[in-house]
Parts: sequence; structure tokens; C-alpha cells
Amino acid sequence: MGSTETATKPKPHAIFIPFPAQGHINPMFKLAKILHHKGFHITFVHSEFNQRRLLKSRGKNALDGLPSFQFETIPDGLPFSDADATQDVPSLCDSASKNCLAPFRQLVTRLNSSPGVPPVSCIVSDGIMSFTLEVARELGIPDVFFWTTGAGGVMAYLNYRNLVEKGYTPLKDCSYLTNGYLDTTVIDWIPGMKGIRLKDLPSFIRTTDRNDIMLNFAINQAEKIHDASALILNTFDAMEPDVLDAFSSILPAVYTLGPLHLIEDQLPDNELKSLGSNLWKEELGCIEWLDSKEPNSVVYVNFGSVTVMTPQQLVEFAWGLAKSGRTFLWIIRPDLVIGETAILPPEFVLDTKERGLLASWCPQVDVLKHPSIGGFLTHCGWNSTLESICAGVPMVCWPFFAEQQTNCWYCCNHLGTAMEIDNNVKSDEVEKLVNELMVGDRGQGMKKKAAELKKLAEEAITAPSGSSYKNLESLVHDVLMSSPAPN
Ligand SMILES: O=c1ccn([C@@H]2O[C@H](COP(=O)(O)OP(=O)(O)O[C@H]3O[C@H](CO)[C@@H](O)[C@H](O)[C@H]3O)[C@@H](O)[C@H]2O)c(=O)[nH]1
Repeated sequence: MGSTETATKPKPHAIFIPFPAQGHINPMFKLAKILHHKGFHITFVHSEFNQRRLLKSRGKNALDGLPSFQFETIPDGLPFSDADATQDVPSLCDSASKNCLAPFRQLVTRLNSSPGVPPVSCIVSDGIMSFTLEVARELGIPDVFFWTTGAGGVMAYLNYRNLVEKGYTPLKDCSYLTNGYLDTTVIDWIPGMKGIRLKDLPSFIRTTDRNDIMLNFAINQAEKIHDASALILNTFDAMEPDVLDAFSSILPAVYTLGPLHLIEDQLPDNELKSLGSNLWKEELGCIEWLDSKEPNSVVYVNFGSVTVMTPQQLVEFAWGLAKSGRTFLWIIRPDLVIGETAILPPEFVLDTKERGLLASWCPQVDVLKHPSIGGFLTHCGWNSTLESICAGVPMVCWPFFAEQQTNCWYCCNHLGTAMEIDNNVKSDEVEKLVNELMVGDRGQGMKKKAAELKKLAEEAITAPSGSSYKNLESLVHDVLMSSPAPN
């Protein structure tokens, strides 16, 4: 391409629209930064609700953006709330699919008539915000879906309709939730997921209602993948080879680009790199506290941005940690406990004050790669799973909902980097598994496996032959800059 042509041709303009929740925003934000570094003009769309939270947690300039990296907002369709909390997920899914198309279309129209802004040339849409396909079709531009789960999660959701048609879900009645049916029913026909039980499939099958919002939302959104220009996953080929192999005959264009936080890490230290996406204020003192601890001595406890638990479950975790005698960093989100502020027993606080640090939110990637962290007690969200593996940290998993059960199954049974804690959590089991994780033979074996995967993750993003490195190059050149619109 000649220099005159380069000077006149507008930049490619990618509009990013994540589902408005932390675990979705983070990986999409990282990809947006990476594409900006590659010369794209970026518009990153937040919900109005999250815009308020970002301004609160990151300061009034948080959404000023940079030249060619702009933030925009659209309403999520839920009633106004001033809370600094995770929104109700089923309501948000329902509302986003019904109410976001019109404001999104208006936004794109406005951007396309804004002087100095290059025309929107591609959409990078969260896989569960598939209403964007309509706008892509109208404009004749590619719409690439970013599913922020692992490949296993996507494969499971793609088989939800089969599970309904074969009669596995909805469950006949509530007794099926506890009578062993979920634990003993092995599903042997999902490609690439041999040996998975109903218990390990994404939690929305645990319903007795065929009209359940989340069951139907998952079915509908997963089926839309076939209409997208391509599918992006924040995973890497050596992490989920069986499912990814199985995808090759089902989905034509899958781009494994992960781990994106490792690619983000390689960006030059500048204003772009320092843009952040956390909805809660990070307590940076955690890192200083970790600096004072011995290598591999600290258990890190964090259940992500959506998990909630009962006051009793909180107390079981607390006493389990206390009885383990281990040093711990426990992140307790302000809205972690159902219906109330988290209250820990005063005896627990007194008992552990020399060796426990409690905080409400932290810079998790930095925490996990800190040398003093020896293990992670997690809910097994996909980002946490990937971030833990990339830091070579083994896990104890307490999956809460969505595809966390699937991630947990995969880490425990295939990767060998995790152990599962019973859903009906008891302090004795927490104590036992935390000690096994930190000093037991099993924990040491898991740590070795995690270290091997960490190396493979690093290889995946390395030029010139890393699978994620190559996929990113071909996504940019073959799809985002030149592909025709979906039919
Ligand atoms: O104190 C904290 C806690 C979390 N995080 C970050 O927040 C994200 C949390 O993501 P994830 O671990 O995936 O958990 P959830 O927030 O629960 O994520 C939702 O989205 C994920 C991606 O689709 C799904 O895998 C989960 O099931 C779903 O609950 C990660 O990037 C963390 O690094 C922090 O920076 N600091």
C-alpha cells in the first residue's frame, strides 16, 4: 500500500459492546486495547449503570479515553439504581436482549455521522449481546462474537437444545436437584467433553421450568454464534485441545486469542496500558502486604464479581480458613452476602488478625502472580481460572453458577490443577482442602501442572509461531479489516 493511500484511508473502527458485567468487560477491554495498539480506532460501550460505577471507582476522568479510544454509553433497560453492586443477572440478560438494540443502533448512526470519527467498520460484540447482528447486517460490516467463557462453556451451551430435546432438562421436579440424578448422569455425546456429568454442565439446566429465562437465553444466544462473522475465545489451543478440535467441524471461524491479559502485559507502558476496567475500587495495599510474606505461603480467596453466598456459608469459609492455620488474603465484595453486608464472627477476626488480610476488591492479576501466593480458593469464573493458570497457581474451586461448574470439572479432571469443594460448604472440608492445596502432595502435583500450563500459555502468545499470536494476526487481517457482513 502506497503512503498517499495510507494517509487518506480512514482507520478501521471497531465498536466493542460487552455484556455489562465485570467478567465480560475485562477480557473485551483487553482486546480493545490490543487492537488500538494495532492501529484501530476503538469505541468501547458501557451501560449507563456501569459508567456511574466506573466514575466512582476510578475517578472522574476514568472515561475520558484517548485519541482514537473513546467510551460511549447506552442504557441497559433496567430501572435506575444508584447501588454499587452486581445487577440481577437474569433481569440484565432479559433486558439487554430486549432493550439494547435501539440505543445501540442510534449510537452507531451517530458515530457514523460524527466529523473526525472514522466510520464503524466492524463490531466486536459479546456473544450474549447478539442483537448487534441486525446492525451489522444493515451496515454490511462484520460482527465478531467474543464469548468470554472458555471453549468448554461454549460447547456446553451449544448443546443445551439437545439436552432439552433428549429430556435431561427441565428436571422432572425439584427432588432431582438433590437425589443424585445430576451427579450420576453422564453425558457421553457432547463432542470433546467425554465423561462430563449433568452436575458439571452450566447451571441453567438446574430448572424445572421450560420457560426459565436463563435456560432459554443460553439456548438462543448460543445458536446465534452460527450467524456471526467469527468467534473469539480468550483461551489457547493447548489449554482446551479436545473441545477446540470438535469445534472445527461445527463452527467455521474460531479464533483462540488468549490469554489476553498476557498480551496486554506486553503493550508498551503508556496511557493506553494504564486504562483500567474495574468496577470496584482496587485496594492496592494488598500488594504491599503480600510483599511482607514468604514465597508460596498465602492462600488467596476471591469469588469474583457475581457470586453470592448465605451468611452461614461465609462463616463456614471463615472458620475453615482459621482452622487451616494458613496466611490468607480474602476479598469480600460489599455485596457478597445475600441480602446483607458481610458480617464475620468477631472471634474469627481476632483469631486471624496476624495472618489474614480482608479487602473488598484487589488487582487480581497482580495478586495472583505475586510470589507469596501459593493457592487460590475461587468460584472458577473463566477469567479467574485463566489468570490462576497463567500464574502457575493451583486452585480449590467452589463453583457458583453459569459455566463455573464446567470450568471446575475441566480443571479437576483434565488439567489436574484444581480440587472441588462441596457446594454445601463445611469448615472442616475447607480446612482440609486448603491444607492439601498449600502443603499436601496433591497440591504440589497441581502446582506442577499449573506451571506447565503457564509455560504453554506464554508460548501461545509468542511470535512468530504461538497459536494465539497467529490467530490475532489473521483475525485482524482476514476478518476485522476485510470480511463481508454476516448474512
Ligand atoms: O478483587 C477482584 C476480583 C476480580 N477481579 C477481576 O474480575 C474478573 C472476574 O471474572 P471471572 O473470574 O470470570 O468471574 P465472574 O465475575 O464471576 O465472571 C462472569 O463472567 C465469566 C466470563 O464469561 C464467567 O466465566 C463467569 O461464570 C461469570 O460469573 C477477573 O478478570 C478478575 O481478575 C479483580 O480484578 N479483582
